Amino acid sequence: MTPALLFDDITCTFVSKDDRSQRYTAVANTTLAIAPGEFVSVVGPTGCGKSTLLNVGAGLLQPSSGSVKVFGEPLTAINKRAGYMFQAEALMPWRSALQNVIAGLQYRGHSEKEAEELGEQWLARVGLQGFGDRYPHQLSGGMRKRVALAQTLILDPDIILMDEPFSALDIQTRQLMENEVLDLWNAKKKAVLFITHDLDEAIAMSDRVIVLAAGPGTHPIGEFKIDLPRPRDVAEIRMHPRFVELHQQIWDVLRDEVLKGYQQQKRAA
Ligand SMILES: Nc1ncnc2c1ncn2[C@@H]1O[C@H](COP(=O)(O)OP(=O)(O)OP(=O)(O)O)[C@@H](O)[C@H]1O
Repeated sequence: MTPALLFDDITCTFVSKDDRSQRYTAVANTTLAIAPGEFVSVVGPTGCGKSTLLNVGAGLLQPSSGSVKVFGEPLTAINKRAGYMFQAEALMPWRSALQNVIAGLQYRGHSEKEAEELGEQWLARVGLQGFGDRYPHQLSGGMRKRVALAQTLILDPDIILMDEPFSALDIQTRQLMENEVLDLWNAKKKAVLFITHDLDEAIAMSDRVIVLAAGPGTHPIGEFKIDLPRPRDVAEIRMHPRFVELHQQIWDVLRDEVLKGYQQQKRAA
């Protein structure tokens, strides 16, 4: 089957802003394929290159070598078949929740009426019925994430790229959001590339977990199929004996890399 998203032998080298002779290879020779409808998480130590890889998949960053294919087509500009959700708040503070949700539709030229109808449906789907006229500062952190989720999914992307979208939330809100994402994903089965620091989150959500090495030159060093039953509740699935087993296996690979990453950060500080 043609992958929804294929990273083919990707290397990303950055030139230092301060000293043009200094180079840093963040990602080296990484190949990774995500099938249509597959939920793949990438875990790795802090600063190893997870966001770099995601930015390459989004078409926001051109790799130094290697190529990206989207449903078999080479990616040469912004990935129009992908929707993104990043860690940072991406809502426009001057727009209401509804106007934020429909921004992409307006940009694509949908009529105002059609966009607003669909926007209301999406607000209801993420549990925000009746909150359409609130502005971002009038919403809680979890609600703002729901608006951002609706804003991404309303465009019906075939690929969803998520970079630690819930890391700023408290644990209860985070688990609610994770379950909501799983429900929405279950209904429409899009390809998801999910970046996280949190191994529990990665296992609870995914079909497959990829472990990246500490940088420089990060690349996959482990790949684990998550054969846990679905539908899942992210809080309950953590008690499943197979979850505990998978956690142990993956942590065995991840632990040394996390320690290396931590040492590097200490040296850099
Ligand atoms: N535009 C850039 N110019 C120079 N170096 C960069 C650039 N973007 C990223 N880097 C470096 O590449 C490495 C990987 O960064 P990246 O943000 O991809 O890591 P990450 O795994 O997502 O980090 P975190 O887990 O902390 O979010 C880091 O050392 C970072 O400093």
